[in-house]
This record gives sequence, C-alpha cells and structure tokens, in this order.
Amino acid sequence: MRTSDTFSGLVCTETGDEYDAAATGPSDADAPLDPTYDLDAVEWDAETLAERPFDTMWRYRELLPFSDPVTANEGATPLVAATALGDETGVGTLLIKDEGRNPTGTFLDRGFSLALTAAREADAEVVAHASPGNGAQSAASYAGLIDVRSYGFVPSRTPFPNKAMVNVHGGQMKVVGGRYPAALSALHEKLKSDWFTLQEFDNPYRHEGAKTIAYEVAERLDWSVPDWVVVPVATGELIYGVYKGFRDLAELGLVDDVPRLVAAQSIGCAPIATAWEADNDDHEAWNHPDTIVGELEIPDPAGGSLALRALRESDGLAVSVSDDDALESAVTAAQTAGVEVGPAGGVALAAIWDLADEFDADETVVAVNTESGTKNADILRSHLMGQGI
Ligand SMILES: N[C@@H](CCOP(=O)(O)O)C(=O)O
Repeated sequence: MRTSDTFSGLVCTETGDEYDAAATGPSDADAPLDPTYDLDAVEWDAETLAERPFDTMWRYRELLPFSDPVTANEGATPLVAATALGDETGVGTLLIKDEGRNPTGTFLDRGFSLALTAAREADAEVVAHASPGNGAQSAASYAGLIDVRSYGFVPSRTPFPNKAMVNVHGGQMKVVGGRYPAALSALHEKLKSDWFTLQEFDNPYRHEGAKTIAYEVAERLDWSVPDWVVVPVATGELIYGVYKGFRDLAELGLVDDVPRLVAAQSIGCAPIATAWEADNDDHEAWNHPDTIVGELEIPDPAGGSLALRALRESDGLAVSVSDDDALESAVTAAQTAGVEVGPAGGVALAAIWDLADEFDADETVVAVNTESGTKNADILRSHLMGQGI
C-alpha cells in the first residue's frame, strides 16, 4: 500500500486498538476505525501551506493517508459571505462553505477520492455501497477513474440527476423500492466477500476526506476558527470528519481550539438531535422517517455515537428543523448570496434561524452546504410554487 510517510495506521475510535490498514472488508472492531498520523512529523505552518496553490484537498497531503491519490481535484471550495442572511438572523459574520462546487457537486467527493485510492491499493475489482443518491454518483465517478466496477444501491426516490450521472460515469445502479434502509438491506443481501465496501464507517476513509473541510475553513480564516460550524447530519460522516479536522489543527498548534459544532437534522428524521436532547451517548433508530431532504433521511446512522461525541467534545448543540424552513432557507441563500444551496444545506441554514438567540452579534458562523442545489432543483422550485411563484 502506497501510504503517505506520516500515516501511522488505523485505530478503533472506541478502544484505540490498531487494525490492518490493508484489510479490504469491514473490520471486526466494535466501533468505526480512524486513520492516524505521526503528528510530530507534520511540519506545517501558515507560511509553508500558503506557498501551495489553493487547488485541491491534496495540498494537505501530510494529513492524508495515501501518497498516490485517485483524484478529480476535489476540495478547495469557496467560503462565501452570506451577508443578507447574516443580517436577518443577527449573526455577525455568516459564511457558507459551498461543497456543491466539488467535481460531482458534493462534499462526498473528498472521501471517495480516499476510499477509491484504498480500493486501488487493495487491487479491488468491484466496489459497492448504498446511498441516498449523491454517494452513488460520486463513487461511480471515482471508480471510473480507476476502471473498477461500482455498484450504487439507491432508493427509488433518488433524484434523477444522481441516477443519470451514475450511468454517465459508467457505474452500475441498483434502484431499490422503498427508502434508504431498503437500499442498505439490498446491498447487504447481494454483497460478495470480494467486493470492496465504500460504506461510511465500514470504510475508514470516507470521513477522513470530510476533515479537510475544517483545514480549508481555518486556513481561509487566517488560521483561526469560527465560533460555530453548522453541519447537516445524516450518517455522521461529515460532522465527525469536520470535528476531527479541527482537532488535528488544535493538536498541531495551528488553531487555539475547535469551534462549537451544531448538528442540523430534519424534524422528519432526527435520531441525533433527539439523542442529544435526551443527553444520550448514542442514538436510537428513528421509526417512520419522512423528510423531503432525502440526503438526510438516514434513520439509523452508522456514526451516531461519533456525531454525538463531536458535539460533546466541541460544546456543541443539535437542532431539527422543518422541511419548509429548510427549503425556504435554501431558496433565500440562492437569491441573496448567489449560492446554490441544496435541501440539506438549507437544513443547516434553517438551524441558524432557530438558534439565532445562541449566537452573539460579533460571532462568526459557518454553515456547510453539502451539495449543489441543482441536484434537487425540482424540489427547490416546488417550494416557490407553494408560494404562488
Ligand atoms: N450526506 C448528506 C449530508 C451529511 O451526511 P452525513 O452522512 O455525512 O452525516 C448530504 O449529502 O447532504
């Protein structure tokens, strides 16, 4: 395996036990695995990094596991000022980290760059996972780069642009009747022992890609951290990755602390927000999930306890918002900040409205827009039609 010089292997997020980085299937650990690094060997400072072009997430190569990446130039997304929204919500500085600007229009590209590099290093011939749609599209794209067969199991409600682009990238798609859990069950039924799993948290590299969002935010803020980062949460991959990224920077002494994280979910599927309210360390699976925000309709998140840990350790919060407020917020961002926010990003922005009393007028709040709004243009447009527009 061609790993970076600083990569020091995989450890269990619960026990700290070490695991084989070259293994191809899910580990027998009790909890997800985390890539680790020899931080003493990472010689980063503001000047060294400033000399590198702000072009892809691979400018942070010393804190990524592989030396020869499968890449489509993911990362280096803009941090856009949402001044009008900030004024309306009383937030001093409101910024949107626009992950819709990634190659396939989702932050997931960061993690799939790593996961497909791991697949290539393991000589995998078939890769597979289940997703609400963005994941299938992104995985098909990266699998195409290394010419391996990819299977994306998706629920029938998956947006047409995702389905179409899976095929355009040369991927195989299995559309499963029902919702996301049905797609996950279908994957588990079909999974063969020689298939390489790309599933969040079974594959230890998906959240590792997401952590580079934190590096970019801190660097764009001249190596300071915002007061708050508001993150849409489904499996917990994104929020745990972002937390890990800020923690890395604090350990390296590049920033003073981690920001307070907010987990934003839809009222129709809010296992993490509910567990947080009940002061629990893990979630209970959500019965009867029902939200228009398909990317967040994950009733039994694989990273539930890690998401809750990220909230506890960052002195964070969790909140759930209505579909209507999420869509209204996404539309407002498009109209006032020029950012094509998707429904999941709208959930993060709606959470800011809900939490307006928590934020001080001089604070900086970053909301993560996870996907390009164009993937769900029909849903966003239908919200306008409800207003007679
Ligand atoms: N996948 C979602 C956002 C967050 O999901 P998580 O699984 O990382 O918690 C999206 O694409 O919008």
